[in-house]
Amino acid sequence: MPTPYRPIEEYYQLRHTIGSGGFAKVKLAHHILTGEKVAVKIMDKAALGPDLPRVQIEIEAMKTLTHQHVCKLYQVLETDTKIFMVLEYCPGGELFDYIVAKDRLPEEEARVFFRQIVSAVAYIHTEGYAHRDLKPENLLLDETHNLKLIDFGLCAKPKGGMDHQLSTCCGSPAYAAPELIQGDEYLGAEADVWSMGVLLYALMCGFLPFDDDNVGALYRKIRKGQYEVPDWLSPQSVDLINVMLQVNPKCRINVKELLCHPWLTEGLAEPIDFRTKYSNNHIDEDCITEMSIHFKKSKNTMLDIIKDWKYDDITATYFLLLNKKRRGKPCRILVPPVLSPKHAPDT
Ligand SMILES: Cn1cc(Br)cc1C(=O)Nc1[nH]nc2c1CN(C(=O)N[C@H](CN1CCCC1)c1ccccc1)C21CC1
Repeated sequence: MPTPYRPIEEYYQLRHTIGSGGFAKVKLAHHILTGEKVAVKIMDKAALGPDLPRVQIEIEAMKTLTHQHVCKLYQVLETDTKIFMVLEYCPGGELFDYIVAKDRLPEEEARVFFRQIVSAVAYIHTEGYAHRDLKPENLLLDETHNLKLIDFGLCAKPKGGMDHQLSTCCGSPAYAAPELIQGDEYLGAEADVWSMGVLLYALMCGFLPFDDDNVGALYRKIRKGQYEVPDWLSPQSVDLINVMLQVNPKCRINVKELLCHPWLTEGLAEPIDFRTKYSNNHIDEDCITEMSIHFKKSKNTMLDIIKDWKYDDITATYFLLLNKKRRGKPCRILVPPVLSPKHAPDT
């Protein structure tokens, strides 16, 4: 059944579905102007119902967050029935499936991934966001086998900053901090550290530290904070998991200390660098040139339009051209500029 024309198809060729969740599905797509692959998250407003505000929270968060280990948002389109989020395509799929396929990860491989996870979380915390749903399903592998954090629908940007208490109980139970499931007020940053502790345990063990089919029993285990320590874990990794899975959030290691924990910095000269590699105010010259030709604007006008960061087709074309250049491909738009009628060649 041919799909009704959607504004998205003006800019992207939609392909097959690569993921489907409750109120959304994700399709692989090709950006027409650059040929680049993207992932389009399609949400039906009616199906979203009361969850619609979560999408606005996710969009605002992802517009702000530009980091090498956070999945990039390129464009947002909205119709009266749908919201389309055009996001970075990660061909490696979910970290969850990768761990399952390998049973568990050797310590060295877990360390490389965990450095990227801590770097992404430290970055979003400095930007004033707590993710609140950290788990291997929300970490994707890109084409260079590096991790990208996704699903900011449950994230929080506390009004009073990151030391402002939160109260909403959310996220996935097995990864949720004791104070969060207790219903107490909690700090997003501290809850994210707990979830990363569960994540690190899952990476190196291949199973969860706290697990039970009965949610009540699971909550009791989390509040007790007792878990098995398999004999293949090194003393350093056991120490790190121990300081992250402290039931009392005030005894728990914080992100700043995490960045210089000996298990994470093993073999490195300095703490983990969590700063973003992208700078929002430096716009790439080659991209401006290519876009000014295609969109038939002066380079100065093109620069001003890009700097509006409207997350429309201009924003998407800029980021996707930049991606091409970063991957060593020509920084080129594949489609000739549209000739205005008065210049159309005589047929
Ligand atoms: C699974 N898979 C296999 C290959 Br090959 C590529 C992928 C894949 O999903 N790639 C991919 N690239 N970019 C994305 C994805 C998936 N993806 C996602 O956003 N995936 C999430 C996955 N969540 C994890 C827990 C609940 C749902 C999703 C959210 C709503 C509906 C469906 C999927 C994005 C858009 C950011």
